[in-house]
Amino acid sequence: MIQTDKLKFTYKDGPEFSFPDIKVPSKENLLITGNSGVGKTTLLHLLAGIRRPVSGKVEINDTSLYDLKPSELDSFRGNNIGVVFQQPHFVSGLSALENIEIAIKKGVANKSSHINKLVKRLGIENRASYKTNNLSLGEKQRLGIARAIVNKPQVLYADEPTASLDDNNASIVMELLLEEAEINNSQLVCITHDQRVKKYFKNEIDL
Ligand SMILES: Nc1ncnc2c1ncn2[C@@H]1O[C@H](COP(=O)(O)OP(=O)(O)OP(=O)(O)O)[C@@H](O)[C@H]1O
Repeated sequence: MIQTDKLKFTYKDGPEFSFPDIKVPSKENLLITGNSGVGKTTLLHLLAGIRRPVSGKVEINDTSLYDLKPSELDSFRGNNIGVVFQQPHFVSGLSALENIEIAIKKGVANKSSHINKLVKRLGIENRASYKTNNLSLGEKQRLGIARAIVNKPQVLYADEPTASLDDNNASIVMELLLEEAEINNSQLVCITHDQRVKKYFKNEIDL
């Protein structure tokens, strides 16, 4: 369950936002749409615990993110939230595989077999040893998805995952995200202004 209450955010010397309340029951996904500059990425950062709101609440299952201490929030985020960024950044000195390995949480059993299965599902097993600078855009995006889901997060956020993709690749990425969310039992929240993405979601909020 993802729930927000009277979320407000203000950038220093920038715009102020009051976001509509959100309530998405467990096992359901959500699409957040809206024109450029309306605050979609800002809202995603609040929902993911990346930026602290001026006021209001974000609850993921029974945890109220901003009632946690900063260190507790960091660890909650690491264990329960995955984010696929619009432009993913990787540690460029490391291989694709190593970038996933450094994201995996401590104490997971059979780490390498878990990661190997994941890269296979995402079709990047032949690129696992490549340095990330040598990956294509589509491969980087799939690596970004792999890194976001390696810890089977309760919630998976995706920021404009189909931006600049042609129709074919846009459907491949959307189907991959939905499939992975289902396999991991994660709720998928996708932010977009891409009309092609609408058909994949039952719940939508237009900012
Ligand atoms: N760090 C910042 N400081 C000040 N203003 C900012 C900052 N980041 C974003 N903004 C402004 O806040 C507004 C909302 O930005 P945001 O990125 O959330 O919009 P968006 O709906 O995701 O846009 P897009 O679809 O173009 O990515 C924009 O007007 C932007 O210029």
